[in-house]
Amino acid sequence: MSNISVFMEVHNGQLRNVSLELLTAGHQLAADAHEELVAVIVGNQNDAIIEQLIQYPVDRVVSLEHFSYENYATDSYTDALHAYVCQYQPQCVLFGTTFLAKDLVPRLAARCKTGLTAECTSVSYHQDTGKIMWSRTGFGGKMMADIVCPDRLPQMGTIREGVYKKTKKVTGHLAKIDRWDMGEQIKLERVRILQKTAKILSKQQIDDEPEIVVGLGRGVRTLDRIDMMMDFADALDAELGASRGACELRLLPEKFVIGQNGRNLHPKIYIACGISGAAQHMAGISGADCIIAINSDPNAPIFKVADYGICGDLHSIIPEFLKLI
Ligand SMILES: Cc1cc2nc3c(=O)[nH]c(=O)nc-3n(C[C@H](O)[C@H](O)[C@H](O)COP(=O)(O)OP(=O)(O)OC[C@H]3O[C@@H](n4cnc5c(N)ncnc54)[C@H](O)[C@@H]3O)c2cc1C
Repeated sequence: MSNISVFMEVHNGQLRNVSLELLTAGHQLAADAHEELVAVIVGNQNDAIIEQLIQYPVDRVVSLEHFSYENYATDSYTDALHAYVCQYQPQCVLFGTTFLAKDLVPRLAARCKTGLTAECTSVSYHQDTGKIMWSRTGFGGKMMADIVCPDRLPQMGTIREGVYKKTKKVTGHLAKIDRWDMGEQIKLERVRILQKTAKILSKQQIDDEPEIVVGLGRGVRTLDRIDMMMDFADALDAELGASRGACELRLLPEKFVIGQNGRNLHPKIYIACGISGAAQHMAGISGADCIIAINSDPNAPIFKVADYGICGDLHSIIPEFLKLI
C-alpha cells in the first residue's frame, strides 16, 4: 500500500495554504516514485474538506474521523496518524512547518521509530536510491544540507510555507475516498479543550499571500524615508517586506525579512527598492511572477534576475511613481 502522503492541516474549517502547496511537492514525488498521492485529514465532520480535496490532483483522500478530533490534541492526533501509518504504510509523509506540526510531528516520528527532517526548503525523489532527499539550511543559514532517512519508513519531513506554489484544481479527476471511523483507536483523553480564544493579528502577519510586495533594502537608508515607502505600498495596495540589510538599519522589524531566514513569498509583483539581490534574500522571493528592481548601481546583482530594472536613486523615483499612481 506504499504511497506518498500529505497531511492536510485544517484551521478554522479551512485547508491551510501550506497544505495545498505540499500537494504540489507530493504530486511531483508521487510521479517520480510511481506511487499513489494520498491526502490525509484528521477531524470531525470532514465532508466539506473532502469535497474540496477531491478537486485537486490526489489519487486518494483518507479521512480519519472522530468527534474528539474537532479540536487538535497532541495525543489523539498522534494516535490517529500512527494508526494511518500502520495501515497505509506510506513511503513518505509531508507536513507543513506550522505550530501544530511542530508539536505533532516529532512525537509521531518517535512513535513510528523513524527520522524527521524539519523546516525543509525543498524535497525531491532520488532515482538511484529510491529515497527522498530533504533539503534545509543549517547552522543559522550558513550551510545547506541534503538529508536522507535511509533505513526507516515512513520518511517524514516538515516543509516551510511559501516554497512551493499552491496546487491547482483539476476537472474530470476521480480520487478514491477512504473514511475511517477512528472510535476504536481512541484512548484515555489526557487533555480537554475548554475554551478557544481568537487572537487578532496585524494585517502584515495574516496576509501570507500578498499580490504585490514592496521590498525595502539598505538603499532606503534612513527612517525618515519610511513614510514615503509606506505611501508607495499603500498606493499599490501592496504589503511591505524587507531585506536583512534594511532590518539591520532598523527600518522595519525582523518579522518583515524576506529570504532564506525569513518569509517565503510568491506575489504577482515584487518591487525591490534599494536591494542588492543577495542570494539569501532572493531565496525568499524566487516564486514571484514579476520582479521590478529599483537600484542606483547598474551592476547590482538584482538586475540579473529582475524582469524590469530602473537604474537610479529611489528617493527621486518613488515620488515620481506616487504622482503617476
Ligand atoms: C547565513 C546568512 C543568512 C542570510 N539570510 C538573509 C535573509 O533571509 N534575507 C535577507 O534579505 N538577507 C539575508 N542575509 C544577508 C544577505 O546576504 C545580504 O547581506 C542582505 O540581503 C543585503 O541587504 P540589502 O540588499 O538591503 O543591502 P545591500 O547589499 O547593502 O544593498 C543595498 C543596495 O541598495 C542600493 N542603493 C543604495 N542607495 C540607493 C538609492 N538611493 N537608490 C536606489 N538604490 C540604492 C545599492 O546599490 C545596493 O545595491 C543572510 C546572510 C547570511 C550570511
